[in-house]
Amino acid sequence: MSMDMDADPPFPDAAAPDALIDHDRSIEYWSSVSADTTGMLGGYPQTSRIDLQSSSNFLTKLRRARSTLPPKQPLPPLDRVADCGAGVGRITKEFLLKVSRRVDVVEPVKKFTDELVQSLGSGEWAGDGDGGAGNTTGQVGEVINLGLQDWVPEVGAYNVIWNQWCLGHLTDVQLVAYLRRCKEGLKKAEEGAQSWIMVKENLSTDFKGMDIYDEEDSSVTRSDEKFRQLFKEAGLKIVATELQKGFPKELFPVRIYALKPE
Ligand SMILES: C[S@@+](CC[C@H](N)C(=O)[O-])C[C@H]1O[C@@H](n2cnc3c(N)ncnc32)[C@H](O)[C@@H]1O
Repeated sequence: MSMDMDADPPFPDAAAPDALIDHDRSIEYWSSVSADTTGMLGGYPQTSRIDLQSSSNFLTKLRRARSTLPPKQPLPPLDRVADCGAGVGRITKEFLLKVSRRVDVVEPVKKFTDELVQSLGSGEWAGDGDGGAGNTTGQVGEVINLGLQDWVPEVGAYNVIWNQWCLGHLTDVQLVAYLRRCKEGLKKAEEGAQSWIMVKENLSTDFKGMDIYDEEDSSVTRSDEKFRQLFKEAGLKIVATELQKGFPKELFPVRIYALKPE
């Protein structure tokens, strides 16, 4: 996943750029990257803070809009969430652990999750409990070293399944199948739970609206139209969406989508 638009020109014969995705090649690329925020964010670590702040605000707004609590009363912590394609746990540590009692981590590259587990255990990182959910600092639950094409979420388990800057590693067919499994993995609305699938990804800027293949890490950058089509195919509806503001101009636009079963 290149962050900057100039780094990778669109693949020339891009009829189905996702057909070029090669998982072994992706893993080889990510295994060569440093296990830190700079590695995760393609050399733009300074975007992390604003990204996480916007994500936190987005989730809080979503939860508040569906809560009967008075505006000043803190939201209770969520029960269980998953950070998918989590890398070194940038999102887990700085956001999800502050809003949920338990965060399961799904990430195919073990050196990244080793770094996460080590940093949590060493006390290098201490949650500051300012996540707006009753100052909770949760625990990392399961650490699952799998690609999302192979991960089957436990049925009815999750309040939030967070997918950021990793879905470009799945082909369109894999992504639809994965999103269907995520749909089953959400806590059931009829039991009164707040639950959403979150997708936060770069958007293609190709002038013909094509998805863009990135040879470096063997991923695709999809258009907004393509995402919407795939969500529909998976039986999901968009309940809220926002464009990321405040990123450097040379980066791809980034959009977050909150999804629920149709
Ligand atoms: C750009 S990093 C993003 C990490 C994290 N989501 C964040 O925003 O800090 C992309 C991550 O996707 C992971 N990845 C690669 N192939 C994947 C796959 N098939 N399924 C899930 N994650 C994958 C990489 O190992 C890497 O950790």
